[in-house]
Amino acid sequence: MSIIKSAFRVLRFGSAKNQLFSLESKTCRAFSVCNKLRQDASDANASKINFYVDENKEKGYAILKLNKGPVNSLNLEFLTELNIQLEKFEESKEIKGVILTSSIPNIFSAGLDIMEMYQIKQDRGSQFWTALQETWIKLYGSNKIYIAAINGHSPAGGCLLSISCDYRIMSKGPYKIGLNETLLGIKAPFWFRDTMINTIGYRETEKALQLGKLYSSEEALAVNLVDELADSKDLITKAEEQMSKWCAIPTVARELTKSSMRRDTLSKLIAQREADTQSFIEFTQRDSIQKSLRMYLESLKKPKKSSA
Ligand SMILES: CC/C=C\C/C=C\CCCC/C=C/C(=O)SCCNC(=O)CCNC(=O)[C@H](O)C(C)(C)COP(=O)(O)OP(=O)(O)OC[C@H]1O[C@@H](n2cnc3c(N)ncnc32)[C@H](O)[C@@H]1OP(=O)(O)O
Repeated sequence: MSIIKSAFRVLRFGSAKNQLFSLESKTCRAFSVCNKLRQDASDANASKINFYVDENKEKGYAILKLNKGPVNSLNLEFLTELNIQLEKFEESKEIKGVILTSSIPNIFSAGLDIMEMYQIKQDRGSQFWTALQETWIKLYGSNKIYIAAINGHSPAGGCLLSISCDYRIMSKGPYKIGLNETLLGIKAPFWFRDTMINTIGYRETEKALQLGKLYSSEEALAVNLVDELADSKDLITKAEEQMSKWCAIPTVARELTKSSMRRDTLSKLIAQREADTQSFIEFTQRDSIQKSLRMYLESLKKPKKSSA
């Protein structure tokens, strides 16, 4: 059961009952829009493996490895598949926690697929944004323990995935993590911002978001954007050690505590999902935004300087 649902339970007889049920029904409507997409995604991607799941039911946790080459960019189909998997974890009685990592060397996730924002039709844009909202709500609002084992670069949407987890361990190395949206000429959505504030505090977020700062792993540790660094070869072992520690905490007390810390941030988006999607569509259709995205895409496609 997700944090949102348990919040409804805890407050069932309280004065917030009507407001929360209205939030829940809005959420359910938005989720049902995705049902057809889910079917399409599972049909279309039956032959592709965009992530691996390694479940250790004896120990009570799973490892989810993102595997969508070349850079684990998040497009509609990938997000839809991920949402189905996150739901499976949430419903599992055996799985208490999930280690989220990537099978692609040096890349955790390059964030949102920029092609989902560039010259995109309104329908697709709206489905994409709804799926992304759902991923965040499921991850940030999960009752399970999520530990991010960040094995490489983790900009923008990749950073959002990481900070939606409960604990972050990052590989030592020349990797970057952060919300760099301003460098693409776009503003980080309020729920990206709020998740960042909840992680590193208001002042650091204010600087980081305006500058589009990408932190090195050492810098990320210094501002608590990550909780621990590890040599690449030890990353998963360290994540498993941490998972065992979290799994040993009394479950209901931990879940209620997590829920109480995250409920307000989640409710803010849940109350305005449709308006948030409309803002995304309106914003990304602006000529100035399309121009910025085109320039950014071109800079990504430029031939890389040889290191030799
Ligand atoms: C309600 C809201 C209202 C208003 C808001 C409006 C707008 C919405 C805001 C949305 C917030 C946005 C969040 C995002 O996540 S945007 C994406 C940001 N990501 C990045 O900036 C990362 C870009 N990528 C990189 O920096 C590097 O690729 C990376 C990850 C360091 C890896 O480097 P390297 O190993 O050298 O790999 P390449 O750069 O050669 O990349 C390989 C290949 O992948 C393509 N690619 C990379 N990143 C992306 C991406 N994010 N989307 C799509 N494609 C990507 C790259 O172009 C290369 O392609 P090629 O064809 O040349 O092989």
